[in-house]
Amino acid sequence: MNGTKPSGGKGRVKAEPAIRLERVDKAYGEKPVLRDFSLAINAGEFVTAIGSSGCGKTTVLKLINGLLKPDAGKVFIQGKDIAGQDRDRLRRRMGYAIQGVGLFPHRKVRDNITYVPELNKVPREERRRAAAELAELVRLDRELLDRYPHELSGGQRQRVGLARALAAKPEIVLMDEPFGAVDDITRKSLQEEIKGIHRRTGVTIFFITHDISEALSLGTRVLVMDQGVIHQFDTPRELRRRPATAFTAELVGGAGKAI
Ligand SMILES: Nc1ncnc2c1ncn2[C@@H]1O[C@H](COP(=O)(O)OP(=O)(O)OP(=O)(O)O)[C@@H](O)[C@H]1O
Repeated sequence: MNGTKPSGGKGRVKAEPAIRLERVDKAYGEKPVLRDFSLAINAGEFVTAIGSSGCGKTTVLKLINGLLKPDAGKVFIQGKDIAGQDRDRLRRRMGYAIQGVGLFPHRKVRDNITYVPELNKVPREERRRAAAELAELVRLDRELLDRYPHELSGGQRQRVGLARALAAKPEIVLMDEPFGAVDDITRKSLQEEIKGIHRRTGVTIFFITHDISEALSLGTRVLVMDQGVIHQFDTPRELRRRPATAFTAELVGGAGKAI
Protein backbone atom coordinates (compact mmCIF):
# COMPACT_ATOMS: atom_id res chain seq x y z
CA MET A 1 0.00 0.00 0.00
CA ASN A 2 1.17 3.47 -0.76
CA GLY A 3 3.07 5.04 2.13
CA THR A 4 3.49 1.93 4.26
CA LYS A 5 6.10 -0.29 2.72
CA PRO A 6 7.59 -2.83 5.09
CA SER A 7 11.35 -2.46 5.41
CA GLY A 8 14.16 -4.69 6.53
CA GLY A 9 11.99 -7.74 7.14
CA LYS A 10 11.57 -6.76 10.81
CA GLY A 11 7.96 -5.80 10.43
CA ARG A 12 8.90 -2.13 10.70
CA VAL A 13 6.93 0.33 8.62
CA LYS A 14 8.87 3.02 6.84
CA ALA A 15 6.90 6.23 6.43
CA GLU A 16 6.92 8.16 3.16
CA PRO A 17 8.71 11.50 3.27
CA ALA A 18 6.36 14.37 4.14
CA ILE A 19 7.63 16.24 1.08
CA ARG A 20 9.37 14.83 -1.96
CA LEU A 21 10.43 16.45 -5.21
CA GLU A 22 11.50 13.94 -7.82
CA ARG A 23 13.62 15.06 -10.76
CA VAL A 24 11.85 18.38 -11.10
CA ASP A 25 12.56 20.87 -13.89
CA LYS A 26 11.20 24.40 -13.61
CA ALA A 27 11.78 27.37 -15.89
CA TYR A 28 10.20 30.81 -16.10
CA GLY A 29 9.89 31.34 -19.86
CA GLU A 30 13.29 30.49 -21.27
CA LYS A 31 15.06 30.80 -17.95
CA PRO A 32 15.64 27.45 -16.22
CA VAL A 33 15.66 27.74 -12.43
CA LEU A 34 15.62 24.11 -11.34
CA ARG A 35 16.90 21.22 -13.41
CA ASP A 36 16.58 17.57 -12.38
CA PHE A 37 16.00 18.71 -8.80
CA SER A 38 15.27 16.05 -6.17
CA LEU A 39 14.66 16.53 -2.47
CA ALA A 40 13.06 14.47 0.31
CA ILE A 41 12.02 15.89 3.68
CA ASN A 42 10.90 13.47 6.37
CA ALA A 43 7.93 13.98 8.63
CA GLY A 44 8.86 16.02 11.67
CA GLU A 45 12.00 17.59 10.18
CA PHE A 46 12.70 21.29 10.48
CA VAL A 47 14.48 22.06 7.21
CA THR A 48 16.03 25.47 6.74
CA ALA A 49 16.90 26.51 3.17
CA ILE A 50 19.63 29.00 2.40
CA GLY A 51 21.47 30.09 -0.72
CA SER A 52 22.33 33.00 -2.94
CA SER A 53 19.56 35.37 -3.95
CA GLY A 54 17.56 34.06 -6.89
CA CYS A 55 18.87 30.48 -6.57
CA GLY A 56 15.36 29.01 -6.53
CA LYS A 57 14.35 28.62 -2.87
CA THR A 58 10.96 30.28 -3.21
CA THR A 59 10.38 28.34 -6.42
CA VAL A 60 10.89 25.10 -4.46
CA LEU A 61 8.41 26.29 -1.81
CA LYS A 62 5.80 27.19 -4.44
CA LEU A 63 6.20 23.81 -6.10
CA ILE A 64 5.57 22.16 -2.73
CA ASN A 65 2.26 23.94 -2.15
CA GLY A 66 1.15 23.71 -5.75
CA LEU A 67 1.32 27.43 -6.52
CA LEU A 68 3.67 26.42 -9.34
CA LYS A 69 3.59 23.28 -11.46
CA PRO A 70 6.80 21.52 -12.44
CA ASP A 71 7.64 21.44 -16.17
CA ALA A 72 8.90 17.91 -15.64
CA GLY A 73 9.18 15.58 -12.65
CA LYS A 74 6.83 15.09 -9.73
CA VAL A 75 6.01 16.51 -6.33
CA PHE A 76 4.72 14.19 -3.62
CA ILE A 77 3.14 15.27 -0.36
CA GLN A 78 2.85 12.52 2.23
CA GLY A 79 3.47 10.02 -0.51
CA LYS A 80 0.83 11.31 -2.93
CA ASP A 81 1.58 12.95 -6.27
CA ILE A 82 0.00 16.41 -6.09
CA ALA A 83 -0.49 16.63 -9.86
CA GLY A 84 -4.08 15.41 -9.74
CA GLN A 85 -5.04 17.04 -6.44
CA ASP A 86 -7.23 20.06 -5.78
CA ARG A 87 -4.69 22.87 -5.25
CA ASP A 88 -6.84 24.93 -2.89
CA ARG A 89 -7.45 21.99 -0.61
CA LEU A 90 -3.78 21.05 -0.74
CA ARG A 91 -2.79 24.59 0.25
CA ARG A 92 -5.26 24.70 3.11
CA ARG A 93 -3.66 21.57 4.55
CA MET A 94 -0.35 23.42 4.78
CA GLY A 95 0.52 26.41 6.88
CA TYR A 96 2.18 29.26 5.01
CA ALA A 97 3.99 32.22 6.55
CA ILE A 98 5.85 34.88 4.59
CA GLN A 99 7.81 38.03 5.24
CA GLY A 100 5.47 40.98 5.53
CA VAL A 101 2.79 38.48 6.60
CA GLY A 102 0.07 39.53 4.14
CA LEU A 103 -2.69 39.96 6.71
CA PHE A 104 -6.12 41.14 5.63
CA PRO A 105 -6.27 44.80 6.75
CA HIS A 106 -10.05 44.93 7.26
CA ARG A 107 -10.29 41.78 9.35
CA LYS A 108 -9.62 41.70 13.04
CA VAL A 109 -6.55 39.81 14.21
CA ARG A 110 -8.79 37.00 15.45
CA ASP A 111 -10.39 36.55 12.02
CA ASN A 112 -7.03 36.76 10.29
CA ILE A 113 -5.77 33.91 12.46
CA THR A 114 -8.77 31.69 11.80
CA TYR A 115 -9.11 32.46 8.10
CA VAL A 116 -8.50 28.89 6.92
CA PRO A 117 -10.73 27.27 9.60
CA GLU A 118 -13.43 29.71 8.44
CA LEU A 119 -12.96 28.56 4.84
CA ASN A 120 -13.21 25.03 6.19
CA LYS A 121 -16.54 25.97 7.80
CA VAL A 122 -15.42 25.49 11.39
CA PRO A 123 -18.17 26.98 13.62
CA ARG A 124 -17.65 30.45 15.05
CA GLU A 125 -17.40 29.46 18.71
CA GLU A 126 -14.81 26.84 17.94
CA ARG A 127 -12.85 29.41 15.93
CA ARG A 128 -12.87 31.84 18.85
CA ARG A 129 -11.49 29.15 21.12
CA ALA A 130 -8.85 28.22 18.56
CA ALA A 131 -7.78 31.87 18.13
CA ALA A 132 -7.28 32.20 21.89
CA GLU A 133 -5.25 28.99 22.05
CA LEU A 134 -3.15 29.96 19.05
CA ALA A 135 -2.49 33.40 20.51
CA GLU A 136 -1.17 31.69 23.60
CA LEU A 137 0.94 29.30 21.53
CA VAL A 138 2.71 32.16 19.71
CA ARG A 139 2.71 34.38 22.82
CA LEU A 140 0.48 37.04 21.43
CA ASP A 141 -1.41 39.02 24.03
CA ARG A 142 -5.08 37.94 23.85
CA GLU A 143 -6.35 41.47 24.05
CA LEU A 144 -4.77 42.07 20.64
CA LEU A 145 -7.22 39.63 19.03
CA ASP A 146 -9.84 42.35 18.69
CA ARG A 147 -7.53 44.81 17.02
CA TYR A 148 -6.86 45.34 13.32
CA PRO A 149 -3.43 44.52 11.84
CA HIS A 150 -2.37 48.18 11.50
CA GLU A 151 -2.77 48.53 15.27
CA LEU A 152 0.02 46.03 15.92
CA SER A 153 3.81 46.22 15.89
CA GLY A 154 5.80 44.42 13.17
CA GLY A 155 6.77 41.64 15.58
CA GLN A 156 3.17 41.19 16.74
CA ARG A 157 2.00 40.99 13.12
CA GLN A 158 4.61 38.31 12.53
CA ARG A 159 3.19 36.35 15.47
CA VAL A 160 -0.27 36.66 13.94
CA GLY A 161 1.16 35.30 10.68
CA LEU A 162 2.63 32.37 12.57
CA ALA A 163 -0.66 31.71 14.40
CA ARG A 164 -2.53 31.81 11.08
CA ALA A 165 -0.06 29.36 9.54
CA LEU A 166 -0.74 26.94 12.42
CA ALA A 167 -4.50 27.48 12.60
CA ALA A 168 -5.65 24.55 10.49
CA LYS A 169 -3.39 22.17 12.46
CA PRO A 170 -1.24 21.54 9.40
CA GLU A 171 1.23 18.70 9.21
CA ILE A 172 3.49 20.84 7.03
CA VAL A 173 4.36 24.50 7.49
CA LEU A 174 6.13 26.50 4.77
CA MET A 175 7.88 29.69 5.76
CA ASP A 176 9.53 32.18 3.41
CA GLU A 177 11.83 34.48 5.38
CA PRO A 178 9.13 34.90 7.99
CA PHE A 179 11.35 36.87 10.37
CA GLY A 180 13.16 38.91 7.75
CA ALA A 181 11.60 42.25 8.56
CA VAL A 182 11.82 42.44 12.33
CA ASP A 183 14.51 43.72 14.68
CA ASP A 184 17.10 41.37 16.20
CA ILE A 185 15.47 41.04 19.61
CA THR A 186 12.04 40.26 18.18
CA ARG A 187 13.60 37.83 15.74
CA LYS A 188 15.40 35.95 18.52
CA SER A 189 12.16 35.61 20.42
CA LEU A 190 10.22 34.46 17.31
CA GLN A 191 12.98 31.91 16.64
CA GLU A 192 12.55 30.52 20.14
CA GLU A 193 8.79 30.36 19.59
CA ILE A 194 9.01 28.41 16.35
CA LYS A 195 11.63 26.08 17.80
CA GLY A 196 9.35 25.35 20.76
CA ILE A 197 6.32 24.88 18.52
CA HIS A 198 8.28 22.43 16.38
CA ARG A 199 9.42 20.52 19.43
CA ARG A 200 5.95 20.35 20.93
CA THR A 201 3.93 19.59 17.79
CA GLY A 202 6.36 17.63 15.61
CA VAL A 203 5.10 19.56 12.57
CA THR A 204 7.26 19.36 9.41
CA ILE A 205 8.75 22.75 8.58
CA PHE A 206 10.39 24.09 5.39
CA PHE A 207 11.86 27.48 6.29
CA ILE A 208 13.67 29.82 3.89
CA THR A 209 16.14 32.29 5.34
CA HIS A 210 18.99 34.57 4.30
CA ASP A 211 20.66 34.29 7.65
CA ILE A 212 23.12 31.39 7.99
CA SER A 213 23.10 31.65 11.80
CA GLU A 214 19.31 31.31 11.75
CA ALA A 215 19.57 28.37 9.33
CA LEU A 216 22.09 26.58 11.54
CA SER A 217 20.33 27.26 14.82
CA LEU A 218 16.78 26.32 13.74
CA GLY A 219 17.27 23.56 11.19
CA THR A 220 17.41 19.88 12.04
CA ARG A 221 18.79 19.78 8.48
CA VAL A 222 19.98 22.66 6.35
CA LEU A 223 19.51 22.80 2.57
CA VAL A 224 22.28 24.79 0.92
CA MET A 225 21.48 25.86 -2.65
CA ASP A 226 23.13 27.86 -5.38
CA GLN A 227 21.80 28.46 -8.88
CA GLY A 228 19.16 25.77 -8.67
CA VAL A 229 21.60 23.13 -7.41
CA ILE A 230 21.83 21.54 -3.97
CA HIS A 231 25.33 21.93 -2.55
CA GLN A 232 24.59 20.11 0.67
CA PHE A 233 21.61 18.89 2.64
CA ASP A 234 22.80 17.94 6.07
CA THR A 235 22.63 18.55 9.80
CA PRO A 236 24.09 21.81 11.07
CA ARG A 237 26.81 19.77 12.79
CA GLU A 238 27.86 18.01 9.58
CA LEU A 239 27.73 21.27 7.65
CA ARG A 240 30.16 22.77 10.12
CA ARG A 241 32.38 19.71 10.31
CA ARG A 242 32.40 18.66 6.69
CA PRO A 243 31.22 21.34 4.28
CA ALA A 244 30.82 19.53 0.94
CA THR A 245 31.75 22.43 -1.32
CA ALA A 246 33.67 25.71 -1.20
CA PHE A 247 30.32 27.50 -1.42
CA THR A 248 29.06 25.78 1.73
CA ALA A 249 32.36 26.31 3.54
CA GLU A 250 32.26 30.01 2.81
CA LEU A 251 28.65 30.25 3.87
CA VAL A 252 29.15 28.40 7.14
CA GLY A 253 32.42 30.24 7.79
CA GLY A 254 30.49 33.48 7.56
CA ALA A 255 27.92 32.50 10.20
CA GLY A 256 26.68 35.67 11.79
CA LYS A 257 26.34 37.42 8.44
CA ALA A 258 23.23 37.49 6.29
CA ILE A 259 23.64 36.79 2.57
N1 LIG B 1 7.28 34.70 -11.92
C1 LIG B 1 8.53 34.76 -12.37
N2 LIG B 1 8.79 35.08 -13.65
C2 LIG B 1 10.05 35.11 -14.11
N3 LIG B 1 11.15 34.84 -13.38
C3 LIG B 1 10.95 34.53 -12.09
C4 LIG B 1 9.64 34.47 -11.52
N4 LIG B 1 9.76 34.10 -10.22
C5 LIG B 1 11.08 33.96 -9.97
N5 LIG B 1 11.80 34.20 -11.10
C6 LIG B 1 13.27 34.11 -11.24
O1 LIG B 1 13.63 32.78 -10.91
C7 LIG B 1 14.83 32.76 -10.14
C8 LIG B 1 14.57 32.02 -8.83
O2 LIG B 1 13.65 32.78 -8.06
P1 LIG B 1 13.27 32.40 -6.56
O3 LIG B 1 12.28 33.41 -6.09
O4 LIG B 1 12.90 30.98 -6.49
O5 LIG B 1 14.67 32.60 -5.83
P2 LIG B 1 15.05 32.70 -4.29
O6 LIG B 1 16.18 31.79 -4.08
O7 LIG B 1 13.85 32.48 -3.44
O8 LIG B 1 15.50 34.20 -4.20
P3 LIG B 1 15.56 35.25 -3.00
O9 LIG B 1 16.49 34.64 -1.99
O10 LIG B 1 16.14 36.47 -3.62
O11 LIG B 1 14.17 35.42 -2.48
C9 LIG B 1 15.23 34.22 -9.98
O12 LIG B 1 16.24 34.50 -10.93
C10 LIG B 1 13.98 34.99 -10.25
O13 LIG B 1 14.29 36.24 -10.81
